Amino acid sequence: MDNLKSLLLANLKKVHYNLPVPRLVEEAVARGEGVLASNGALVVHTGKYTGRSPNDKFIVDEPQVRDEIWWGNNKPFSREKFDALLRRMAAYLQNRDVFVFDGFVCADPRYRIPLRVVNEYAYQNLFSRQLFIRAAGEELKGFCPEITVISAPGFKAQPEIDGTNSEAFIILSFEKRMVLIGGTLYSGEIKKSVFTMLNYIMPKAGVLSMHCSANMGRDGSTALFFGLSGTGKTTLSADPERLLIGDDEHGWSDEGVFNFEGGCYAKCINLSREKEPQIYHAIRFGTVLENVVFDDTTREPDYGSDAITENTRAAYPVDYIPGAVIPGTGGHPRAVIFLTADAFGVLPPIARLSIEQAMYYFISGYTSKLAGTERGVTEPQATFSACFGAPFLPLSPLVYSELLGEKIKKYSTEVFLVNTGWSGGPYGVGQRMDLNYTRAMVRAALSGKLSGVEYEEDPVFGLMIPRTCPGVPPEILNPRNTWRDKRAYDETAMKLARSFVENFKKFSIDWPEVTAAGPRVAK
Ligand SMILES: Nc1ncnc2c1ncn2[C@@H]1O[C@H](COP(=O)(O)OP(=O)(O)O)[C@@H](O)[C@H]1O
Ligand SMILES: C=C(OP(=O)(O)O)C(=O)O
Ligand SMILES: [Mn+2]
Repeated sequence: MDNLKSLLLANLKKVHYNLPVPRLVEEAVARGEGVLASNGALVVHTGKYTGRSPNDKFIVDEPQVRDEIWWGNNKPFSREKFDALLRRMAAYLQNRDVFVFDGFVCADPRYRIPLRVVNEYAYQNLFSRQLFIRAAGEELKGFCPEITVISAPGFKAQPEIDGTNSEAFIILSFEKRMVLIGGTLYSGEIKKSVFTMLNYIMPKAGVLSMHCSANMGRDGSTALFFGLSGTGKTTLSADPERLLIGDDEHGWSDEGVFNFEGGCYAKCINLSREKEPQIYHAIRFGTVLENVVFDDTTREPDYGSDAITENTRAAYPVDYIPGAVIPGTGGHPRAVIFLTADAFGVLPPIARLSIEQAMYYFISGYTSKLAGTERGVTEPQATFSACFGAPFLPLSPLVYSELLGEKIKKYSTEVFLVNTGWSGGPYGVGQRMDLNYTRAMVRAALSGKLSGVEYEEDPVFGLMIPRTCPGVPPEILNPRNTWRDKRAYDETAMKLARSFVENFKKFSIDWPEVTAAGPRVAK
């Protein structure tokens, strides 16, 4: 553990190195970080921060990276402040125990990167162990981390001294390949900051990094599901009829797709055994349950309760899902699905996209932020989140969209847009799309059952909507039919179309067909 000193971490009390799952659970319980639920999972409460805190995230402004960073989307932090903050964190950690996870990210051995996570909390080290890729056998011989995360939630920054926005901070240095996290116990920050790091590193290796889940049919054909938090990546990729590759972050190289991670981070609000059996059964010993309410006497989790937050979470290794593909790699995707949670309820539940439309909708990234996933978001909030993952993009969306465009062309990948948001009216009036219908539509799309059917074109969005789909009542396929007040539908659709056009002006794209593939609004 000598190289912890190179991180300035010295005079530590005890370094718990790569403890196995049961030891981490014991440590977490003994330290009062959490308790066991009746299903064996470790339940923890993360306090004030129960979702990501985008205002507290920064990228170090370093000469090597300065000109590449999409500063319109990221906030700069000075090098000096970064070094000073690391020294202050190191001082804080003196005479404290730390937990170290050494493992990897990127399931394809060609792209694998050694990762180290240093945690103040045993439970966050368990989270890291379950979420990233665990080393097997001799793989740690001569281990030298290329990405390092230090998470000390008990260290609260002082903005006047540290230059942070608040007591919480997530600061990424691409030159040092380091992430500093403090003040917040929400584990999502750990995984999403590593994702941000990979979104910087991967395109340089010619790999498209993607905020998507991935699964595989029994015939080996793979599918990707892009979507911002809460739109259904984890839920829809866990399908008993298909094999899970990963639920959140993947790379697409010249060889195919691969999971960045080795675990899943599922939302568990209103989780039911009937609707989401695979996720339900993955919650067991070794799983971390964040902010789930439980009965004091029986320790039964109450997934229906949002008393702490709507963003309740379960973290478990991919192999807790039956039939998961390990290592998490697959061939070039046959189909790509863009998940959008449309809070206006005007986009169709499923539509087929041309290449130009795929580019347009990918760059636009229209969807909603759902309650609880980010601090301050308490109801669905319409947003344009480029590449369906703007909070995690250090580089211009055009870098990722150009790579996607090349790949879907080269591999003749089919692209669909799926609205997992509202139907029959906007949020507050309509209903969230029935999960069983969404599943039926996704299965139809992935099994080619939407190839032979008749389509109609949406007059505003130009989207091709199937008139029929196995397992789905045809009257819900065209969203206008589901609104009682057709005029309200037309007005809302036009309003959304205009905001698409307005948003797209931000990007200068020298592919006129892409701009033309957007909604048609009257001048
Ligand atoms: N039609 C639907 N499609 C997908 N998810 C739905 C749908 N209706 C409700 N949900 C719920 O929305 C949430 C989707 O979250 P999740 O799959 O974790 O999203 P992500 O992985 O993209 O962050 C789950 O709680 C799921 O039960
Ligand atoms: C963990 C998060 O994302 P996702 O819901 O996409 O897993 C998050 O946004 O904090
Ligand atoms: Mn997810």
